[in-house]
Amino acid sequence: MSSTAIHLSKATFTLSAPDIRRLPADSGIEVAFAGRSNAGKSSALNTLTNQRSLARTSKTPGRTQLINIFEIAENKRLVDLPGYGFAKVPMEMKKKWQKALGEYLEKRECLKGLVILMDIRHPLKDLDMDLIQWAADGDLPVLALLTKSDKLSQGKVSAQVHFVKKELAALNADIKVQAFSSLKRTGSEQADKVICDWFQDENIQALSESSEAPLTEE
Ligand SMILES: Nc1nc2c(ncn2[C@@H]2O[C@H](COP(=O)(O)OP(=O)(O)OP(=O)(O)O)[C@@H](O)[C@H]2O)c(=O)[nH]1
Ligand SMILES: [Mg+2]
Repeated sequence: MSSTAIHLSKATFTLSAPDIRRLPADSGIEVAFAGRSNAGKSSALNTLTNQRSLARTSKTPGRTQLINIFEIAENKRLVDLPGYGFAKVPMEMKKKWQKALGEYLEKRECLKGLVILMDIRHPLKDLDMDLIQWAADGDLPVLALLTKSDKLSQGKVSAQVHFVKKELAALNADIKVQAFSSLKRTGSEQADKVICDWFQDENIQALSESSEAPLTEE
């Protein structure tokens, strides 16, 4: 492996922001975690970074209300986004997070990959499909993690993965599907590889434009 190898375990908390204006400069590469409230976004982040309490998790949906940034290397960040689709929060609050989420997705140029988390027992709800379709339309690569796979038998897990893959194949986009459990660490190696590849892929491009590029000296 080259010296630019990415290790998600290097993640450190950078900041929490209520809207995109408070985020770090829009440069480098971000990989964001999105999904319905309670889908297991923050738990997956902790599992993938091998840090038990990097991102705050909760039994109560709506825990993550801010955009949380974790730096894993210079100008490479993981992003924990507020969940969507949770009905039981006051309308005003909901509007605010959903605005932050929408703005982040629409305006953030450095967003290079989207991890969409769905409870394996209830995947592909309307809002999930809207988000996946939006990413597909914008050629943004997607990793669909079917979370809490420890809650189903192996046979049912395979059936759900098959079902989701089949549904998403119709979109003809760069979408990978993986069963995942934060509890059992199922699928974490595969997810790690996909995410690191996104950082590395872009890394090649980013390097060729940065001052570190070896060939620009006259
Ligand atoms: N059994 C099981 N429970 C899980 C798993 N991942 C998350 N959970 C539980 O699901 C609940 C929600 O997890 P979070 O990671 O906080 O979910 P979130 O998507 O970040 O939720 P919001 O921040 O509210 O949008 C918690 O009670 C977790 O312990 C898993 O792989 N297996
Ligand atoms: Mg969360």
